[in-house]
Amino acid sequence: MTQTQCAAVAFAGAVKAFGAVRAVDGVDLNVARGETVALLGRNGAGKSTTISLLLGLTEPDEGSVRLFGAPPERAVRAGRVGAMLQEARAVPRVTVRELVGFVAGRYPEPLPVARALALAGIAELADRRVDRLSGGQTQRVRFAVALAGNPALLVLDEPTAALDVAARHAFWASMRGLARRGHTVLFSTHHLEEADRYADRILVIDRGRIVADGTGEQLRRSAGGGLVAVDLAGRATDGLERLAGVRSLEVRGDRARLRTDDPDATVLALAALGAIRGLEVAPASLDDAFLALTAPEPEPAPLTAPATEAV
Ligand SMILES: Nc1ncnc2c1ncn2[C@@H]1O[C@H](COP(=O)(O)OP(=O)(O)OP(=O)(O)O)[C@@H](O)[C@H]1O
Repeated sequence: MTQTQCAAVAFAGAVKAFGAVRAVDGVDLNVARGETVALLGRNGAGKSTTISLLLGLTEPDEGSVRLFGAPPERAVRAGRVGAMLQEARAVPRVTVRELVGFVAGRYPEPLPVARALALAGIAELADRRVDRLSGGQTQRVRFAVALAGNPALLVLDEPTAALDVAARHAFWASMRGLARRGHTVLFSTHHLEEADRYADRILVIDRGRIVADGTGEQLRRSAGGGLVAVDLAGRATDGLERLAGVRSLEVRGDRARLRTDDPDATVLALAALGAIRGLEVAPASLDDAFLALTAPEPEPAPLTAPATEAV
């Protein structure tokens, strides 16, 4: 395969351990050029370590990582990668325009500085000092810095974490434009709805492993089940949690919400009880799918029986 045909990102059996913690534990992954990919995972799942490997900031203990068919350092040095990381320290005394201009100057085919500032929505901050900005403004400066070199691959670690609603919308509008122009984008996030709306593909990482890879729709379908809600109409709730398929029951006022593995079976069981007033059936949400995929391990059983407790 020539370098122009290679995947933008290729991990093969990549492992990175910190002592006993396998932060990245055998990741195989290919991201095609032009894809927008979201990386989801709970705190400590391994997202930032994956991004560090991807950028060549750390070396895998086992396996390999390639960007455009080359080691990450080479792709970074060639100006093919722009990154927005969580912990970038502000440089004292320089202005936003100077900082973005400095970074742009290090790339072979940068964006005009004014364009990078406009895309990041910070044209009006151009002459402000970078060490005197708010958290959200600083985050947008970091976005402008990532864009400055017009890189083929953009890597963004929780890019919208400090942004207000308007800035978030503006950010995603810029991202969409970049994706349309063929840039490859990989971003990590804790906002499932952003992953669903803006990524072509969602990767769920858990304990250093990729446990799901697909569109939001595919993830929702893989979670199966759903939510069945009915009006209680004064009926007692006893036994509802034992109906076919039901995993849990929540009662709010006169309405029962049953989370179920098998909505059809649950609806039939409710019908047999004559309890289908105000029936509503909804598929599993992306939150449900995410929680099912990344369920924490059960607490280990205590070695000795605890003292009897009133329940
Ligand atoms: N430099 C390090 N030294 C020791 N342990 C580390 C180091 N970096 C990461 N870890 C551990 O590796 C695991 C994965 O961490 P990582 O930062 O990749 O997770 P994350 O998915 O980015 O989490 P978050 O959503 O909280 O940012 C965690 O258990 C973390 O404590």
